[in-house]
Amino acid sequence: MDTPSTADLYDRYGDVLGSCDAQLRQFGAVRAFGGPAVTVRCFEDNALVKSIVSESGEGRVLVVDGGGSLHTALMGDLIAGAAAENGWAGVVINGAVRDVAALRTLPIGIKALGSNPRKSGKTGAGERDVPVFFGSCVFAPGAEVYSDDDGIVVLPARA
Ligand SMILES: O=C([O-])CC(=O)C(=O)O
Repeated sequence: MDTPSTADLYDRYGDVLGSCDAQLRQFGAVRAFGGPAVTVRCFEDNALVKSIVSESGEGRVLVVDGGGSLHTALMGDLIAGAAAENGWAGVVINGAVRDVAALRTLPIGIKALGSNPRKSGKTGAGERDVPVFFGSCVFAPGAEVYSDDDGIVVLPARA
């Protein structure tokens, strides 16, 4: 099934739909993707991200609130490759990635604020399955998230 465009979704749902103001960039080979959100909040530490993408993605979208930090990369080619292999539709990161040249070749949607080659911590600090908020948008676990070249929108679970 084709992913509906974010603009068509906005025209259909109006302001029931959250639309993320943060100007995240495309990093993956798949430019339009969508699915139910799985959420994680972590700051310059990506052990939780790594563990979540090792699970079966079943077409879901992992939304990572990294607090907007561009100081360390929350995902590189190994984590993104695991996410693609395990059936995640995409990963949206309010933070940085690395291995940008390799990410571009992976069959998964990836949006992030920017890039930095510096590694993140690995302590497992952070919280999973909590509502996260960035770009004037709430991403609740289970909400439908759609992303394409225009932006990222969120349809609340019961809209
Ligand atoms: O190990 C890390 O912190 C992330 C990374 O570079 C990768 O996913 O390849």
